[in-house]
Amino acid sequence: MDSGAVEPASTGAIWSTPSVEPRSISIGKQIFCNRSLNMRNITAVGFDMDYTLAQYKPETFEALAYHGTIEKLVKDLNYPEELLTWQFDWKYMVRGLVLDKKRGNILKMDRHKYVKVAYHGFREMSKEEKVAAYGSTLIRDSFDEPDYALIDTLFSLGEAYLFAQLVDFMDSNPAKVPSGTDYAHMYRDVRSAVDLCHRDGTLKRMVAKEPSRYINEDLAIVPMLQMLRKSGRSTFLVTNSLWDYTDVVMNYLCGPYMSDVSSSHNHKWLEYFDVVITGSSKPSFFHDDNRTGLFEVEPDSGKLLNADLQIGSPRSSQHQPKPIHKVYQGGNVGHLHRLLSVASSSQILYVGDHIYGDILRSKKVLVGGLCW
Ligand SMILES: Nc1nc2c(ncn2[C@@H]2O[C@H](COP(=O)(O)O)[C@@H](O)[C@H]2O)c(=O)[nH]1
Ligand SMILES: [Mg+2]
Repeated sequence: MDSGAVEPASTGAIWSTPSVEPRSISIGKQIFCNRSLNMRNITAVGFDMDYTLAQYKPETFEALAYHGTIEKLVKDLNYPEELLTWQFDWKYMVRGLVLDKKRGNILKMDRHKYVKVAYHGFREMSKEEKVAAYGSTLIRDSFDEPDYALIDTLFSLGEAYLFAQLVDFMDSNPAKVPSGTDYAHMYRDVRSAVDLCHRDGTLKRMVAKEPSRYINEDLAIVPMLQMLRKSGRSTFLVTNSLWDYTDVVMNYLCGPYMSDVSSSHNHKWLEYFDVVITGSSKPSFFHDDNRTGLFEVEPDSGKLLNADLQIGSPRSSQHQPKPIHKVYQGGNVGHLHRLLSVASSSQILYVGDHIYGDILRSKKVLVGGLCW
């Protein structure tokens, strides 16, 4: 990093728990479990797309988000041009960390919310500093929004790293940041610049041009979907990404199994799913009180048609055949039930990468019945 920001002391291992013994099974084959599930009750299995079916390569994808964010900070929010020379170490941050926006700190806590490790920017805080900021074992903060941000998705690794760099940069160059800026203000700027990168096509345009550069190929996806369908279960996709991007990513992931890979618009991957819902606005999609309208997406043109009437009311739906169209935008869990002809969320297994972003209303409220 060629800037006023302090070079991180070391990477990766800081936040990780050292393993007691070397693991002989690769991480991709290990199964972690916190509840039991009888698959006999499951009639439909659904997937999130980004970071679930589509495993992005952090060294390219998160780096793209990191550099796109810096460009926006410099061009739109008056941060100094020297930020453009900063580098991203994609191995440094890990999920589970918490950002203290006001103090400019990055925290690792245990499950009792005791702060075990704390860094101010990239400098490790002493025990005394930690106790002064976060109290002793008896008094604990809740470490929730709005003062704290949980790094709970792989999408946030770049913004956490950039926040730490900016904290160091501001400490050593207070005159170089826009006047009136404090740590929390910098966090807000980073967050809104990241958000814009996701919304304005900065990331998605680049991924669409060259998916193999940003997404890991996974030859196990199609056989897994085929196996589920052969077992008599329905399969579905519910993603917050919109149709055009979903089509690019899924074409790439299912591509090696398609006969006509030369056409990026054959939509053949749709044959592995009964229902595809894009632009789903999870987690509210899964909340019973969500009344968002459902649109049908015309795959070739991307045109939206009102779909609510075509799939019928909940009462009449049991007697209606499943609709032949399968790509939708918006809607809610009630629409999903009708499209899949399932009576209850307890028959649905949904596989996602982000429990708060995918199904939880808050840290405390789980969507009724859904297996995750
Ligand atoms: N507007 C924002 N979009 C974001 C952000 N972080 C991720 N994303 C987008 O969400 C979906 C996730 O899709 P899913 O398949 O996991 O449901 C994807 O399109 C991301 O680009 C953000 O900070 N702001
Ligand atoms: Mg996801």
